[in-house]
Amino acid sequence: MGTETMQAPSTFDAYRRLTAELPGPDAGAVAAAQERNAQLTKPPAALGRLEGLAQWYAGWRGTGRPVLDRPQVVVFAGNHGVAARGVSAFPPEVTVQMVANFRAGGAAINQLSETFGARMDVHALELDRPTADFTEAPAMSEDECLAALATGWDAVDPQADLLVTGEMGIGNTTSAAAIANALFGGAAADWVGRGTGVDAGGLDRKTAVVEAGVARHSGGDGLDTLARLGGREIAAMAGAILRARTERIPVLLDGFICCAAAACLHALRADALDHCAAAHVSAESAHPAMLERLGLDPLLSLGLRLGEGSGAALAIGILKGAIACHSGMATFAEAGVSDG
Ligand SMILES: Cc1cc2ncn([C@H]3O[C@H](COP(=O)(O)O)[C@@H](O)[C@H]3O)c2cc1C
Ligand SMILES: O=C(O)c1cccnc1
Repeated sequence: MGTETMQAPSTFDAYRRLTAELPGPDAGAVAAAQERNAQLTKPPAALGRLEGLAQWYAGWRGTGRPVLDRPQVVVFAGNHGVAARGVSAFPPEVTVQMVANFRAGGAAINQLSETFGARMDVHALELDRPTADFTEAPAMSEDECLAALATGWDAVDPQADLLVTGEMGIGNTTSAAAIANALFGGAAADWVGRGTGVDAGGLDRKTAVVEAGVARHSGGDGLDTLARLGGREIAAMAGAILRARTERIPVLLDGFICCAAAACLHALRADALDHCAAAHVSAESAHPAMLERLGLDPLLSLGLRLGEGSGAALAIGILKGAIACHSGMATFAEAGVSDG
């Protein structure tokens, strides 16, 4: 999209129109990357999934020999009305406390961003104004959801060459489960998990909250579901993921909550996440099912259940490795190696 900054859409319908006209990958760059890959000094397919990853990245960046040196991690924070229902093992004030921790450099995502050379930004979304309890009312009005989407949209650096969206919001695995249940069906119990580590009673309360929310807010498309059952940080992630697509910036998706945000876009258009790769499968019990519904095969399985963008930040290392091999290795001809 050049250097001009694209404004965030200002209505749900404008988002729907934008989603209908998303750019795709550059087929010529994919073909060039495939051709290059076939000449590199290794047995065919010996770099396994790294090869496809590099070609995917090449397609979105529009060059057969890409570099990855400006990754951006953005962490969005929001508070949830349903947190008052005893659905988390931690109190809601942890959200604002963790934002301070992010800003002071003390969280896991700070360490991982630094380790993998990513710029890290933090956006707190109206933490003193939690969303409405979605068992009683839509979590957000359309205008509130649009404001959160725009925060995400504007947070993306158009010069970045990779985006990771992370989140912090006590209660947000309940919101993510409700989104998944509304979009994918099944029973509430299929989509709830332990989050920060709730006990059996907490899990029962979570299930009941998701059941009530989904019963109240059935129908509608991905954007309606995002507003009614989501949270500000979840909407911001959706806005950022969509903006990245318009800028042809590839995205590494994090855990269950990040994927719930992505699922709202997927519901609008089945190929809306073609510029995204699933970084990992988290220990949240419904994350495997969510990934399957999104048609995504995670790169890592490390038992993480943190969020913040942590699993996706780790996968920056995998992607950097894939691209370094693809773009930096010698060809058989260059190295004078016999190509069998
Ligand atoms: C200290 C702390 C740091 C975190 N960083 C991410 N989360 C994660 O846990 C929360 C979701 O779990 P639930 O739905 O059970 O509240 C989110 O904030 C998520 O990012 C954290 C949670 C805590 C307690
Ligand atoms: O899957 C995740 O990202 C996750 C799981 C539990 C708690 N926070 C995040």
